[in-house]
Amino acid sequence: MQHVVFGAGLIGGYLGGVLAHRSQSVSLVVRDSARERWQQGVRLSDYQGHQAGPLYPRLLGSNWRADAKPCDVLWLTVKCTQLAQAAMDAQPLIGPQTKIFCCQNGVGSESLVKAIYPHNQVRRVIVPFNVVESAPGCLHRGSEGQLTLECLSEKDEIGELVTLLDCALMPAGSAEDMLALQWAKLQLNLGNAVNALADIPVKSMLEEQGYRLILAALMDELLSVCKARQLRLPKLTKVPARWLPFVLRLPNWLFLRVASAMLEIDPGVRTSMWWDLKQGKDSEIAYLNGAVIEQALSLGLDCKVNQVIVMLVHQVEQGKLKIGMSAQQLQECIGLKGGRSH
Ligand SMILES: NC(=O)C1=CN([C@@H]2O[C@H](COP(=O)(O)OP(=O)(O)OC[C@H]3O[C@@H](n4cnc5c(N)ncnc54)[C@H](OP(=O)(O)O)[C@@H]3O)[C@@H](O)[C@H]2O)C=CC1
Ligand SMILES: CC(C)(CO)C(=O)C(=O)O
Repeated sequence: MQHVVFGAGLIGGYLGGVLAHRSQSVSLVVRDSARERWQQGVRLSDYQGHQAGPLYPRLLGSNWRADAKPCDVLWLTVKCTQLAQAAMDAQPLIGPQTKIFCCQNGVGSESLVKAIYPHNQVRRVIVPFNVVESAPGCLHRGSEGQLTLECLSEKDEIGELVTLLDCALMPAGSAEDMLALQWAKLQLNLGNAVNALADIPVKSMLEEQGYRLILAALMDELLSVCKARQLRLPKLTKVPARWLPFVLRLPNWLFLRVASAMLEIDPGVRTSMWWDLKQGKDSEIAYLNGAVIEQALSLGLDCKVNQVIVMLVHQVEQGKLKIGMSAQQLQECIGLKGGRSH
């Protein structure tokens, strides 16, 4: 099988490295800056101490179109905001048999790809773990979770692909109910905006009750949407989805005992939205908290905490607000008292 990872940044670089580690034929379409950093080989590591590399996936820079031909599996690993453009740009790599995998956070971005390639198999992928480039060419998985590929039916042959990906450095699996899984992942990603606005590592954010109260309030709104839509969220963390707001609201002394597993992440981990805002890029907020707002409004449900957070992120994108907000400042913006919005 010929794999191409299109728009390989943190997730695509790690995935491409795993494919090379699993002896697959893989090319990465990368920006020239990444090509320079990675041409001495890509090294993989994870929070459990697994390592591989240097690995040498084929790196295609800005002149990749020169000898492009359709591949068997195309992994689209750009941000949601870049997906439609990337899908159009990738056209020389897509033939009638090419299977396309969309590896984005949030809900709904893959529909753009389906609209552009209605005759191809387009599947969703959930990426639950965090990746950072700890040094040039060193991609590090900082948290747990299995890469989950969409399974289209009971007779689907996705198992073969899962088997070739699945390894200690990147556990992989498949699932049929991707919508519920996307919403379960979205529940966790509601913290991306808070993390980016706070400008601190995820672990430090979770250790502060003030930030956790905001996360809980954001999640309440998502859970109301899921309840109204009768979406049963699968369990992605040790605490079931519907109990997360309750656990997050616990005082520090109890939270640190009850939810110690939630804090088993590298102390330096930041969310992908923090990277976007820090680099002055537009964020994926429309596909994350924005998806909750869209659904809540259509169902007549309250979503004002998510609305305020989206507004604050837009202000940062427009250069009108600086990141580094304390929990108290955020709570004041939201009108949060006693952990609930008023
Ligand atoms: N990073 C993480 O830890 C996690 C990320 N995710 C999700 O995974 C998805 C990918 O995120 P991530 O890997 O962080 O993103 P990155 O920004 O690190 O990687 C995307 C790369 O694709 C490049 N790119 C964009 N458009 C094109 C194009 N048309 N042609 C060639 N290259 C292109 C970008 O370059 P440029 O920036 O110059 O545009 C960038 O280098 C997102 O939806 C994210 O939310 C999920 C879990 C964790
Ligand atoms: C893994 C997680 C939840 C946090 O790093 C993420 O999805 C992101 O950063 O976008």
